[in-house]
Amino acid sequence: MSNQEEKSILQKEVSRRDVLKFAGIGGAGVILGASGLTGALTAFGANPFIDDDQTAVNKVKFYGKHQSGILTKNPEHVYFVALNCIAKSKKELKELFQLWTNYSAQLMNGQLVEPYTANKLLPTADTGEAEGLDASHLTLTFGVGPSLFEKKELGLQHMKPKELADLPHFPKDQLDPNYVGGDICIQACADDPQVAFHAVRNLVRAARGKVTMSWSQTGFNSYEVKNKKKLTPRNLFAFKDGTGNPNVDNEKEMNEVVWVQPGESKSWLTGGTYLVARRIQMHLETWDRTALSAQEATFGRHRDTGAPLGKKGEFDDVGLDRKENDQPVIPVNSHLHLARQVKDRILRRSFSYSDGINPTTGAFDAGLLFISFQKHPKQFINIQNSFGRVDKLNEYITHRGSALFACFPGVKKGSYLGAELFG
Ligand SMILES: C=CC1=C(C)c2cc3[nH]c(cc4nc(cc5[nH]c(cc1n2)c(C)c5CCC(=O)O)C(CCC(=O)O)=C4C)c(C)c3C=C
Ligand SMILES: [Fe+2]
Repeated sequence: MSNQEEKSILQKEVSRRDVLKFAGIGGAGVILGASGLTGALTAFGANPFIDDDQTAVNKVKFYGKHQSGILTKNPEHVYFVALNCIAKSKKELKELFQLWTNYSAQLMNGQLVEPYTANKLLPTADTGEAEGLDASHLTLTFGVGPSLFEKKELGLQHMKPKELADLPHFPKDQLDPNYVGGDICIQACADDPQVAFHAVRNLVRAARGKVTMSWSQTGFNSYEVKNKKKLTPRNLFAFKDGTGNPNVDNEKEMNEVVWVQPGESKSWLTGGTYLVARRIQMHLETWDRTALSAQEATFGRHRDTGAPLGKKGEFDDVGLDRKENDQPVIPVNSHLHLARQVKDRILRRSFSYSDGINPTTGAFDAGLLFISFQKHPKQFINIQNSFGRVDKLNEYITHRGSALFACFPGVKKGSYLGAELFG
């Protein structure tokens, strides 16, 4: 088989439903098995361009000005992973992101990362557990942490934006080192948890020898549907979470809050954003012993409707300075008041998690994988500092994990993830 023929077979899209098992590329398979890192795509010495398949079922576009999974609405499941980079050079890392670009395009089309071969003596190129499932609105978001730029062998020190630094210690932090930092992150969101996991598993598998896994966290959101529209999801304290978010359909607002604009940071980050991840344990047992009125005073909103205290509708104007009997209607130590008293805004895209029982306390290890996107980390830092020791919510939560990542801009067709940084 000629190189051209081999390439054309690889470019054919192979749906998970109708898996094409073709013979005759045993040679490439041997290379795959031997190298671990590179699949047939790179074994053929090329990264063939894989386009968005607009006909794929439940598909989110991979290519565009910005990465997916940031403004994409209503995420149901997340598999978030932080990785350590053990690549020895910038070239190696660049090749990894080129491979991840092709794999991501394939995965978001609902395809195998690579077609199977007929050779049963080798492990299959794709691990296979998403076979028969559609794209499930899979989104993949990649970011790099401050520690990546400290690795001298990568020669990226001069590319580090000054604001890309570990988040400061906040008064109520009780961080577990097992959930802190990371050189690279991948956020995989999908309607199906197995599709999200399959994506991360195959991306990490393809990166053997270049990355190791540091920490991961799964999460979920459930939506009440009214008139075919998904409503704001409730967190594990049963409050609607996300009401006060900026409008993702408003481009001007997103440029102000989320997307790094030209000249605002290092040029490779233009069109990108900062991702803050916090693993926040929520003390459900304490919360469940708290009167409803005290719960509502904690957030400054009604539990049933999500409306600001004293109002009827979820999206009614908050009216922070309203008073009744000379007392503020929204308590000054409420989460809502403290979040609103700073001018900074962020886009929150959080998930609930439930990870069994804490063996020491016998309590649920459950809470929020808080994820926010902002064009500068100070937006998150200023809001978190406003909560400080004052937030009434502090009595019910403990911050256990923390990480900051700079997320690349979107990928242009024919280019690759992080091209502006590694190119
Ligand atoms: C520093 C940023 C924030 C952290 C950390 C955080 C943790 C956290 N929040 C909730 C639940 C709710 N938060 C709500 C509003 C809200 N929270 C933040 C920021 C952080 N929250 C902001 C900026 C806002 C918006 C305020 C506004 O302008 O209206 C709400 C109310 C509904 C909503 O707007 O989403 C809830 C409920 C939990 C449980 C939590 C940690 C576990
Ligand atoms: Fe909040």
